[in-house]
Amino acid sequence: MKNILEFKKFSVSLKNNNHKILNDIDIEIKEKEFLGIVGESGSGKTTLLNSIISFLDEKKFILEGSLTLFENIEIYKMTEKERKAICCKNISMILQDSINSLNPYEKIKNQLLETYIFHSKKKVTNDFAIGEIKKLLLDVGFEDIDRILNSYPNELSGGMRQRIAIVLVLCTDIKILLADEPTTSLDVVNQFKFIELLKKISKEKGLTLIYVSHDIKVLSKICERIIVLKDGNIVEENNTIQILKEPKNSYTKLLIKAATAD
Ligand SMILES: Nc1ncnc2c1ncn2[C@@H]1O[C@H](COP(=O)(O)OP(=O)(O)OP(=O)(O)O)[C@@H](O)[C@H]1O
Repeated sequence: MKNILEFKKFSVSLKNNNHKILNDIDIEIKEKEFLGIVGESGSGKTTLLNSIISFLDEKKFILEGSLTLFENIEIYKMTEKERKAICCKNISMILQDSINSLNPYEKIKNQLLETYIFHSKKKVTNDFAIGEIKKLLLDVGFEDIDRILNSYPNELSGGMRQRIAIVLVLCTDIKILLADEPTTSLDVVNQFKFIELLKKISKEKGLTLIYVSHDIKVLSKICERIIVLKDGNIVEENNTIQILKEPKNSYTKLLIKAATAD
């Protein structure tokens, strides 16, 4: 398998006070891999995802080392416009609550339609696209499709919005999906359903999934490999079975203990 992403000695610091948020990160991520990143609050997980999706503003951060996409595209060697265009087509992110990524003033129908048409390889009519979107909504378990399409994001429950986030991914031709604690706002039943759906969709679409959580137990249900981040440093990395069975680092042991305490 090819490396879809490669961090080499990648560091991120704040320009105003030199505070290092990520320190000398080396990670190779294979195509179609499901990778988990675990660490406590403030360990740098979101910054790692933001660096992949090009959200880091170079006016605010100092970036060192390299981050390479598809083995030959060095993301931060491109202009901001070039890298945003590449990332838009290839990478997507699901957040804790998709209310923050959906436009509050647009009906779900228009948001799905816009994404479907932007990513469509051939020219399609709105009617065709809506037909396809309706099938995708059925695929993720929605029943009252017309009501969903005519709703604004705040008219849906948190669990429904997370499923809409998955439909948005299905409307695209992206290769890498980033998930930043996407089940935090959900109850236990919806967490379980969401994780199962995300796994199924990611497998079927052949996506590379990078899933961030402070809970190693959640990651163990999804990911083949886990990286442990502490204060911006990788302290341990191993396949999921091994890391749970024989954690080497004391911080990893603590995370496992905390996750399995109840
Ligand atoms: N835009 C920013 N400006 C200033 N400091 C920042 C910025 N982004 C991140 N940081 C700092 O970088 C560190 C890591 O933050 P980050 O959000 O990446 O951690 P995290 O592991 O995702 O935390 P959480 O689980 O709470 O979301 C924190 O100390 C945070 O305050």
